[in-house]
Amino acid sequence: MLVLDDVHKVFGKGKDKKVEALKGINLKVDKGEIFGVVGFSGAGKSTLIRCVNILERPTSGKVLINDVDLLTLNPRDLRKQRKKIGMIFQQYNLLQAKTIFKNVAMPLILEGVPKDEIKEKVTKLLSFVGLADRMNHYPEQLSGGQKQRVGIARALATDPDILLCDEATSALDPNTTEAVLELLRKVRDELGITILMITHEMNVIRDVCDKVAVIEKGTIVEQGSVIDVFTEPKTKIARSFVRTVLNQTIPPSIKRLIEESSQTNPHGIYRIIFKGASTNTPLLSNTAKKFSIDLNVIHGMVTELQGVPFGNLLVEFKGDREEINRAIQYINENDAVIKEVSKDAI
Ligand SMILES: Nc1ncnc2c1ncn2[C@@H]1O[C@H](COP(=O)(O)OP(=O)(O)OP(=O)(O)O)[C@@H](O)[C@H]1O
Repeated sequence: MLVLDDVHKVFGKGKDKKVEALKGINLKVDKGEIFGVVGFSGAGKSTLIRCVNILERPTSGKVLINDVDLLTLNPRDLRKQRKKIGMIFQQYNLLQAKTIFKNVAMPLILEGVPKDEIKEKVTKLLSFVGLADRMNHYPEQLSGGQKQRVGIARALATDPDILLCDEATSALDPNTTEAVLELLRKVRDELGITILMITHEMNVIRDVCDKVAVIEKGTIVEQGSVIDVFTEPKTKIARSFVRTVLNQTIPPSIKRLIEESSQTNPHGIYRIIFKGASTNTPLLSNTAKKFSIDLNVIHGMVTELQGVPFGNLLVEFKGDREEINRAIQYINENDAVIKEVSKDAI
């Protein structure tokens, strides 16, 4: 388990030069979980991940791995603990003049592991990442996705408990990204390794993470399960990230309708979110039958999040106010989330 407790990082000194990159980060990543941290450029993501393996020493706070605070350790014990943390990078950081085999073997060679053990281990790791037939090739002979697989194999060489991924798929095309994310799921599921990843791509969070935290200006502004944050983002920044992948961008004509509606329409436009079981019930048609109101679906989509069906619709409600209120209560009681859409929330 990885815990960051009130982690601060200040770069530079003096009033004008001081940059507070992290302002009290609290995170808990459970064993065998993939936890994603998403944020815009400059939000503090790289600093955060570098503070986990003390590539960057936090100014204050605690970095606990399986209850051991890395900041209290002497250099020798810290080196030992850091072996439990593997890291992969956006630009792979492979040694160009060494073969794939040597790249993966490097952490073991540095540890003085016997040659036959290294051979067995590296062969196993290259087979795990699907590159058994490439061990004598050089990095330049591989595609980006294959290089990242080598990076993953190398990170796994020291049997880490935790794998840190620094924008691991940002340099890859969508198909290759999907294959690398599939491999990370395999790392979690078959090896039980805890994964902390930072990214600016919300599709990566949607496709592979169990939990997500949104970082803005050095502060975690929202965190929770991917399903919860995607279905009910609470902050403006989380909403904007979610919209980048759930195609919730509201077309201008609908925006105008919402704006007009909030000024003039006494009935209202509502966002209804269905998740899990509620996507399988004909809730809207039941509601229209049960209450004397008209429902007009004006925008929306139905998709899947981590294998769970998820729908997000904008629906205009027309009719008597009391009747609309009863319909809203009915929808709420049937496992869907319903909220009036104000022009501020679009
Ligand atoms: N070594 C450093 N010295 C001074 N300031 C730094 C240093 N490293 C980072 N910063 C500052 O800390 C803040 C957070 O930077 P960081 O690189 O962690 O953000 P990021 O979210 O990873 O951004 P990006 O996605 O662009 O890499 C920025 O204002 C950055 O300029």
